[in-house]
Amino acid sequence: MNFIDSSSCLENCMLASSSVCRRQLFLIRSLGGYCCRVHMERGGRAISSSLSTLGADAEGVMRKITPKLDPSLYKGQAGKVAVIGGCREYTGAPYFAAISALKIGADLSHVFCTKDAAAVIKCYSPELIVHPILEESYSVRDDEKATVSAKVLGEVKKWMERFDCIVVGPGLGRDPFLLNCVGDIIRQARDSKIPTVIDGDGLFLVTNNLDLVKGNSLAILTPNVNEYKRLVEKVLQCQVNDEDAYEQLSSLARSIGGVTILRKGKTDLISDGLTVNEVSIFGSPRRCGGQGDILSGSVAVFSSWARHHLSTKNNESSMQSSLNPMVLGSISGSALLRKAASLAFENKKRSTLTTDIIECLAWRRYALHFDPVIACQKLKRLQLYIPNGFASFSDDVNDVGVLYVGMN
Ligand SMILES: NC(=O)C1=CN([C@@H]2O[C@H](COP(=O)(O)OP(=O)(O)OC[C@H]3O[C@@H](n4cnc5c(N)ncnc54)[C@H](O)[C@@H]3O)[C@@H](O)[C@H]2O)[C@@H](O)CC1
Ligand SMILES: Nc1ncnc2c1ncn2[C@@H]1O[C@H](COP(=O)(O)OP(=O)(O)OP(=O)(O)O)[C@@H](O)[C@H]1O
Ligand SMILES: [Mg+2]
Repeated sequence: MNFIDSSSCLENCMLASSSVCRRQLFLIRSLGGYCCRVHMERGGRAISSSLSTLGADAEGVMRKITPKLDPSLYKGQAGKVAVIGGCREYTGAPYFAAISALKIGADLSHVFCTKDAAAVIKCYSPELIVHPILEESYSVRDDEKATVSAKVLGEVKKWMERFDCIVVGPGLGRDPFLLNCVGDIIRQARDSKIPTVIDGDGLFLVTNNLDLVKGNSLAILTPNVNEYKRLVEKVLQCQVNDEDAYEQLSSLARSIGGVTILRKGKTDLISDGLTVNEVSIFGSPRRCGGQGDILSGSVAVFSSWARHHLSTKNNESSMQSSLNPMVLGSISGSALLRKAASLAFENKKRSTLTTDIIECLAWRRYALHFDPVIACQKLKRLQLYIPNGFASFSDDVNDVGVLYVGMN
C-alpha cells in the first residue's frame, strides 16, 4: 500500500528526524494497521498523508497494547493511577477520570483533592482511594503557606513512585495557592519519570507556566477547544488555524519540546511533534460535560500499558524503542472513549450523560450479555455507522475487543 511516496521519502530521509518519523509511522501501522489518518511532516511542511481513515485501526492499537488477563499477575500490575483534582466546585470531574481508569482495567485509582471534595468523592465510590490533602487559599493564612505547601508535596511524594501515571487537572479549580502546590507536584512527577496527563485546570496552570512540561516527553496535554486556543495563543502567538490543523498541532508540540498533545474535537488529533494521528471513530453528538475527564483517565491507563508493552522482552528491538507510548496511549484512550460514547448514545439518545458513557467503557463485553438475536441487531446497527464495514464477535476474554468492528 502506498502509505508514503517512497521515492521522495528516500531522498528526504537524510534527516535523522525524518527517519524517526518514518519508523514511528511504520510501527504504529504494524501495531494496529492504519492508525486512522497518520500524517508526517518535515520542516513544518506536510510531505505525505495516508490513504484511509479507519476507526477500527485505532482499536487495533488499543487491542495490541492491552495486557492479557493473566492469573499470575498480582494487584497493581495492571496499573496504578492517580488523579490530582477535585475542589469545592468540582467533584464530578476527578471522579469521572479516576473511576474510568478502574473500569478500563487499572487495579488501583487514587484521587488527591481538597478536604471539601474528599468526602463527596468517597461517597460516589468506595473503589477510589481518596487523599484529602490539597488546600485552597481561603483555608491557609499567609504565614502558613510555605509549611502547608511543603506538607502537601511531602504527602504526594510518599506515593508518587508507586504510580504508573498521574492525571493532573480534572476539577482542580484555579485557586492560586492550590495551583502553586500542584506545580510542585508536576515537577516531582517529572523528576520521578512518571507519565503525566494534563487536563482541565491543569492546562490553565501549564499554559501560564510552560516550563512545568517543556521538554518532558512523558507529558500528555489533552486540551478542549478553549484550552487549545489558550495554548496556541500563548505558545505560537497566533490564532488557531483549522486549515492547517495538522501542521499547527505538530508545531505546537515541538515548541513545547516534544510533549504529546491530544487536541479534542469532532475528530481527535494527536501529535508529539513528529507525527500527527487522527482518531475519527464515530463518537456521540451529545456534548455533555465530563467526557474529557473520562478521556484523561483512559489515556493514563493506556499510556502505562503502552509503555509496558514496548518495554517487555518480546518487544525489545531498536525499532520498537522509537515508538512513542504516549502517542499510542492517546490514540487508544480516544478510540475507547469515542466508541463508548457512541454505544451510550445508541441507548440513551439525547439523555446520554457521562455516567452512561462510563458504563459503556466495557463495551467489548457489553454485547455478550444480550440474547444472540438482540446482539445481532446491535451489530447490524453498528454496521450502519461504518459504510462497507463489518462487525463480529470474539469470545477471547483476554482481548480488548469481543465486539470487533472493521472494514471489508
Ligand atoms: N462534573 C464536573 O465536576 C465537571 C467539571 N469540569 C471541570 O470544570 C473545570 C473547567 O473546565 P471547562 O472545560 O469548563 O473549561 P473551559 O476553559 O472550557 O471553560 C471554562 C469557562 O469558564 C471560565 N473560567 C473558569 N474558571 C474561571 C476562573 N477561575 N476565572 C475566570 N474564568 C474562569 C473560562 O474562561 C471559560 O470561559 C475543569 O476543572 C474541568 O475539569 C468539567 O470537566 C466538566 C465536568
Ligand atoms: N464535535 C464532536 N463530535 C464528536 N466527538 C467530540 C466532539 N467534540 C468532542 N468530542 C469528543 O469528546 C471527548 C471530550 O471532548 P470535549 O471537547 O468535550 O472535552 P472537555 O471539554 O475537556 O470535556 P469535560 O467536560 O470533561 O471537561 C473527546 O475525546 C472528543 O473525541
Ligand atoms: Mg475538560
